[in-house]
Amino acid sequence: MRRCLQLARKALGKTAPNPLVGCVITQGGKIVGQGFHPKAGEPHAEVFALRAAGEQARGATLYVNLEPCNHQGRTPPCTQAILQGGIRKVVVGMIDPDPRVSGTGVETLQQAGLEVVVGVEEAACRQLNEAFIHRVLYQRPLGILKYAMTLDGKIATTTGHSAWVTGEKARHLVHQQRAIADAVIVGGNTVRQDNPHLTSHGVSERNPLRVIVSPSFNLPPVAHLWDTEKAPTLIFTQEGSNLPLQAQLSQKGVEIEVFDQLTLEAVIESLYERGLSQIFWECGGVLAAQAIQAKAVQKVMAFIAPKIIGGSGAPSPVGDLGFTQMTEALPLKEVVITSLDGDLLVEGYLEG
Ligand SMILES: Nc1nc(O)c(N)c(N[C@@H]2O[C@H](COP(=O)(O)O)[C@@H](O)[C@H]2O)n1
Ligand SMILES: [Zn+2]
Repeated sequence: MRRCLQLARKALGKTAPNPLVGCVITQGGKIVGQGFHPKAGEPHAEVFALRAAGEQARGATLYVNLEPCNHQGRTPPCTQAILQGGIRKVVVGMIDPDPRVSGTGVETLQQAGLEVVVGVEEAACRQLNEAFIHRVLYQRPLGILKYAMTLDGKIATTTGHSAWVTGEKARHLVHQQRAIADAVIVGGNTVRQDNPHLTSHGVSERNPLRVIVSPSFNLPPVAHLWDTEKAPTLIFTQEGSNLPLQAQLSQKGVEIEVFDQLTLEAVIESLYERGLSQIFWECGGVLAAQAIQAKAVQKVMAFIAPKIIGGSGAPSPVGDLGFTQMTEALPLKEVVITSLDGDLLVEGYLEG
């Protein structure tokens, strides 16, 4: 199963809205076939492994980190391919939360007389596909809020200068996260202030969709994000805002989605409809607070640099949430703390 997860990870960032899946087939204690799901629309992991095993699949054991599908989607049901391949035993990491499958894959195989074992390395299987699971269960992409702050809780100086809060190792990790995220979101203020690239900076050939939320469309005419050759850019805005600049940026290949009334709920729904599973929020404090209030953030990645910048007007990572009592603070659960060449990474999940 751990080999399945290793195989599945080869497609990190490439499978949305589909899950990350790897499959291994063994015969007499030897691997005779393996494969992974490369992207939505392509065959599932089981099909690649069965193809590789060929006749050696007869009487073999198939391991897969997600229950084999049992429905006709973009591709035919894997349960049928498994039966046709002559597999005798199937070992499954976790039941598929997709209501089109959800237990029926296992049932079909059992009814056909195969031995089926479920729940091997289940926690690791769930962790790998946390974004897919969230998307399927809640019809929303999983939101990860990332910020980097000093020990005194500032994300920039009083002038807005922020390059750099953390060291290279922490920034490298952020570039890796961008490479596996389906989209990175910022607000107009971050574009005006930082002129970011929001790419994976060469750690991978893959870059996320770069999303800007800007009701006013008060954006600079020249910015790194308008170069759409490296990565696509999408701006969410409101009816009638800065039409000349909209026309100019459209010409450069920037996609613009206009709402009568721009809300984060509408943004999240649009990203879900576009098939995205994991959103990386790299915005400033105002948008971060709005995203938390809109329940668009499930996970937090806070990078903390052991340095003090001070400044009573210097910005902090999360703006006003309307809380007045410490008892109202939002606790994180399943907290993991990692040291990155002196910086700290505090990761955890918001409750609910
Ligand atoms: N077990 C399994 N292996 C894979 O490689 C998969 N991609 C899936 N995906 C499941 O099937 C749904 C997508 O079906 P289509 O790719 O549209 O045919 C997805 O929601 C999962 O439930 N499962
Ligand atoms: Zn399948």
